[in-house]
Amino acid sequence: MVTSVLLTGAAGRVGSAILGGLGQDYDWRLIDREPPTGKDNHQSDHEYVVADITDKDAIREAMEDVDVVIHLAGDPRPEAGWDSVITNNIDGTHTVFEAAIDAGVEKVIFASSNHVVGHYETERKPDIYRTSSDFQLDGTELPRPSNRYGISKATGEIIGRFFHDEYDIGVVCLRIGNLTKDHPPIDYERGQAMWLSYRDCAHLFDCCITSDVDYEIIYGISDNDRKYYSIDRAHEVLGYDPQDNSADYTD
Ligand SMILES: NC(=O)C1=CN([C@@H]2O[C@H](COP(=O)(O)OP(=O)(O)OC[C@H]3O[C@@H](n4cnc5c(N)ncnc54)[C@H](O)[C@@H]3O)[C@@H](O)[C@H]2O)C=CC1
Ligand SMILES: O=C1O[C@H](COP(=O)(O)O)[C@@H](O)[C@H](O)[C@H]1O
Repeated sequence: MVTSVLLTGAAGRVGSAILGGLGQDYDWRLIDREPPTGKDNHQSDHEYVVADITDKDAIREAMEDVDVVIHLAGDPRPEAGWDSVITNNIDGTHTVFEAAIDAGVEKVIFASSNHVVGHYETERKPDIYRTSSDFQLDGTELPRPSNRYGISKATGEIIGRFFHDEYDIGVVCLRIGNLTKDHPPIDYERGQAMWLSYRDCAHLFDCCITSDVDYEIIYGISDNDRKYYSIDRAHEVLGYDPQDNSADYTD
């Protein structure tokens, strides 16, 4: 049974959604290069390590007695430059996986992104964002990154594939859509199609923590009418049962 979870990038938005929903359910160790913000993002009840994920010694130490790692830390900006994504997203992810293997961690849940496959939209937009389109990606397609950030997240998925195949660690790559609090993005069809609510986000990560997995690529969105990412795999493998739908707010 999973009891101890290490959460990298804990001070950010996704970390806040996870801790807000699951803060009482596991023994958390939080890592971020920024100190706790003191805002209402649920960090204060848990052990908190201020460290950069590229610091191998610090990450190795933080990995002790951990069952599962949720790896969120990185540069989340679609417009991020090459130097930043090389350091924070690619090198940092490799460091986290390596330390997880050395510590005997059971599973790593990696925050991947819709931007791994952003160029599938290029020849299909704006129809792809609308309910009249039945086109869906399901995670078996090859990456078509929309930017250098997307390249770095596709690389993170490949890093996870290597460590799974080489060492048999469980890996879930969650291609997260667009997480916003309280309501979906306004006047933004793409964002509404890939909306992930805070409560569905927490539920999805909980499903990842508790499920037996080998290597999975899963789309992380709510049950939006407009969706062009299939959530069938998330339902089948993880038991994901989302409660929210951007159509309830926007259409
Ligand atoms: N928010 C969203 O809608 C989506 C987020 N994601 C991914 O989810 C993860 C979390 O995203 P958000 O919470 O939105 O971003 P955020 O910027 O709110 O949080 C990221 C956190 O990681 C920390 N961090 C960054 N680089 C670090 C490093 N080298 N060492 C230690 N800590 C570091 C930052 O200080 C920050 O607290 C990111 O990997 C992002 O790419 C993917 C798709 C959509
Ligand atoms: O991966 C990410 O994707 C979301 C959605 O992308 P956008 O280009 O439609 O805004 C983004 O908001 C988030 O910052 C990023 O990490």
